[in-house]
Amino acid sequence: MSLRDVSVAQLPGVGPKRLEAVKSLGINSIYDLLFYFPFRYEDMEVKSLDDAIDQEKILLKGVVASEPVVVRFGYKKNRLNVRVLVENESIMITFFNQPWLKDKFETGEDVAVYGKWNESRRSITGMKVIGSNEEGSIDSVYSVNKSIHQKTLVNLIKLAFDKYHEQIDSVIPQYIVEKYQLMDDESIVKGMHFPSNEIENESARRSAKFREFFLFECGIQSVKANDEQQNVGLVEAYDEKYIAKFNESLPFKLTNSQSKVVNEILADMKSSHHMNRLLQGDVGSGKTIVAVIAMLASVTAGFQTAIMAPTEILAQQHFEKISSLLEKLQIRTAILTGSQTKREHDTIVENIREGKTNVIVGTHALIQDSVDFKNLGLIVIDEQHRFGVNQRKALREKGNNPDVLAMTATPIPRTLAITAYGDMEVSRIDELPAGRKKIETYWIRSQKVEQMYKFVSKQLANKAQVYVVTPLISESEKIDLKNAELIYDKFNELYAPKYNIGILHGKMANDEKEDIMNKFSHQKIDVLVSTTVIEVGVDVPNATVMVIYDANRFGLSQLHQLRGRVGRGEKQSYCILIADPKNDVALERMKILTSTNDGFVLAEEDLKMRGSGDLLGSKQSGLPDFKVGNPIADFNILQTAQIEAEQIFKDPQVMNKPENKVLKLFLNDEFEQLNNFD
Ligand SMILES: Nc1ncnc2c1ncn2[C@@H]1O[C@H](COP(=O)(O)OP(=O)(O)OP(=O)(O)O)[C@@H](O)[C@H]1O
Repeated sequence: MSLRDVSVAQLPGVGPKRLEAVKSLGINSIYDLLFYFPFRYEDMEVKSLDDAIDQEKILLKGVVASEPVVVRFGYKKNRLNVRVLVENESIMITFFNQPWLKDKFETGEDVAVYGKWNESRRSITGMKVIGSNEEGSIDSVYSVNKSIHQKTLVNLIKLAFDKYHEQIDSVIPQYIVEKYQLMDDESIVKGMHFPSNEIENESARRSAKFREFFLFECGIQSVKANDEQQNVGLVEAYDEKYIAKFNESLPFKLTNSQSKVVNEILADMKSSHHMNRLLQGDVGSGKTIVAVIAMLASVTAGFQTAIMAPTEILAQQHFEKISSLLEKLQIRTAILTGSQTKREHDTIVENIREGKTNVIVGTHALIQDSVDFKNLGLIVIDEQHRFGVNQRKALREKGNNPDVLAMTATPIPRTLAITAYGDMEVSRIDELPAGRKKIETYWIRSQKVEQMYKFVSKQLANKAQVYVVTPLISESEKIDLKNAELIYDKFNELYAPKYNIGILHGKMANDEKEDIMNKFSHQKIDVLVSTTVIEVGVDVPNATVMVIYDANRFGLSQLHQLRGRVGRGEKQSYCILIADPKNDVALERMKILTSTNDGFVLAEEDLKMRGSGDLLGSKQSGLPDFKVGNPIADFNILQTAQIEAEQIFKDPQVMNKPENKVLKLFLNDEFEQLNNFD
């Protein structure tokens, strides 16, 4: 029996309550528990006193120089004091409320103490003590929540490991394990949770990363193989002349780059090859019109087409653009979102089902069960990384294997995109429309904010429209809102009633938000103060000034996205970053932003600066989430894993070889479609 089928309830001491607690961490089986790895390790390497930093944790080693003394104070409180000679200096160690640790300090014996260093007192508030006969260890730190403690979780993992370690089968085929000198799964689990030393942990981490990437790549390859096997891609025989005429009727000429990707997309749609394409293009590079052309082509081929956007504001904006372009061609468009009345919803859904509507714009509402298409030919997914694989899959299942065009403005280096989205082909728009001017970006410290007010006054007098963005400062929406409101009041005080000031934030009802956005795009609002709801995709070409408060709180790619809301027309645009960077990295970021407008250059700079970069860890990453591996920092491992997975899937017979048996079983469990390989 696979450990994935063994419940955590099989462990001693696990009743319904504890079971619920581990489930809240997403742990359902013994397998999940064993592979629930620490998210970091405490550095338990012994340091010298010279390296001690005030208020930071450190592990020091020395000789016990005094009898430990326990002093009681207050109600039930006590303090254990002991002196330890470290590098010839007598250091005071204090532990609070752990009197039993007394036994670990024998005068004259070696001891190591982990704790917080106090520089002025030359003392340590102890957190952990390692006696002379014990080995130093690396401490694992797990991500837990209110319902379960670190210690409880560690104990459960220990219990599970002791009881089941012999049943941990290695999923990575042996020849791959040998080729890359990886650990088997049992050793990975041991080395990730309870490493005896740094070397063991390093090796386990490297193997765990490979394992994670390899299984991910197997998933991608299996979807790809499935697609190829079925090969039931739609042939969308679109009307070429009609499309050419439409392109000529546009108020602008497509850039060479746009024409190139349009051709790639249309060629895919026309062939029986199933299209699964990622369209990348920097902010403002004109992805929307490319999507509209593809959608129109699908309609001329007799199909319905849908575009799914991550927010209502974006869906609304797409709808306005698309319907204004297509309705004059007698193409019926509709928008479907979660905030419509039941009556509206029902009518729209019925029209979609009966094929009366050709082009549907929507949010997640499109994937509800109630929505059925008559003949869906092409799906466009905007800001695709904001949707999970399942949501994308659900939309795809609304048709008979429709073509898929996913769009993203996230600058992911090409090699990385191909590896992380191995099942997709990548098209890239790599130039901006002609006539665009470089957005002039300035950085000021908050004490110089008056300069910004003056600048904004001048710009307003020149009929410019201005965005003012305030970040999410805290977890509490209330405080963030207050922050935005304070700034809104300030702008009113300075510029109203001569100019109209508006405010936009996440707490507002959708129709209120829409109303404000409409007013802004029709120039009835001059200054729009907003929290980051404005972030992606909003397109108001007349807005030419972007002011970003507390800019150091945003990541580079997010700042780039925000800045991309201006500079969308031919007028000179400006971005003013207000920030008081507290360290070199933050300072460097401001400098980079003021020096370049190119998203890909920014992404690369970011990588150089941070190793893994801002691209990761934030919702902006545009990359799948991994638990152990980091697709940027560990790119080599990712690439190797991809090559090996590809080899296995090249020929269906390979999967049936005995060396791949465990892997096959594992994947069959994970991806049902793999049953095709039986
Ligand atoms: N070839 C072109 N020449 C001139 N203007 C263009 C061209 N293509 C698109 N535009 C205009 O440029 C603006 C930006 O285009 P669009 O909204 O499609 O950008 P995007 O790539 O979706 O950017 P973002 O990722 O920021 O949403 C729009 O106002 C659009 O009408």
